[in-house]
Amino acid sequence: MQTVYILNGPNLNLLGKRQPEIYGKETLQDIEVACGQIAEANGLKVRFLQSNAEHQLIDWIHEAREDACGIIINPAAYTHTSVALLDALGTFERPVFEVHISNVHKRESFRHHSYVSLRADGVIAGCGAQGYELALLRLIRLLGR
Ligand SMILES: O=C(O)[C@]1(O)C[C@H](CCCOc2ccccc2)[C@@H](O)[C@H](O)C1
Repeated sequence: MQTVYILNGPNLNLLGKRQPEIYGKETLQDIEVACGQIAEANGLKVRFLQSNAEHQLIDWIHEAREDACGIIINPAAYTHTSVALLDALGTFERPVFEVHISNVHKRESFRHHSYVSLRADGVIAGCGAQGYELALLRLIRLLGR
């Protein structure tokens, strides 16, 4: 069964616990459950991961090269800083979707630039936690399922 990697960057482990006015009340576990249901209904598995460490996210992208049909990533703050993450995603040849819970383009100017967007096949921002589900549905469409 094909696997979708859903990767989450720094501080997203606090999702639902802090700043609900920006990031909503859903937790990463809520998002994992919702995405898992969609994936299962379409014959896919989800590997849902979060790390505050850049190197761990990079290692998971390298792991995804072996067995993932696509990557959905919320790089969090590394979005705006990490060439290393962009380079790692550049080694992954199947679809990549970048997700942001908030509309980064309505926030501080430093959030308006994304290194990851240079690789992403699609970018979803400002749709809350549902952005992950929307990215997954787009990936499923691209897989012809
Ligand atoms: O809107 C998004 O999903 C972001 O990727 C979230 C990042 C922040 C992730 C931290 O999430 C928290 C959630 C709850 C409480 C504190 C941080 C931020 O640095 C990006 O510019 C946009």
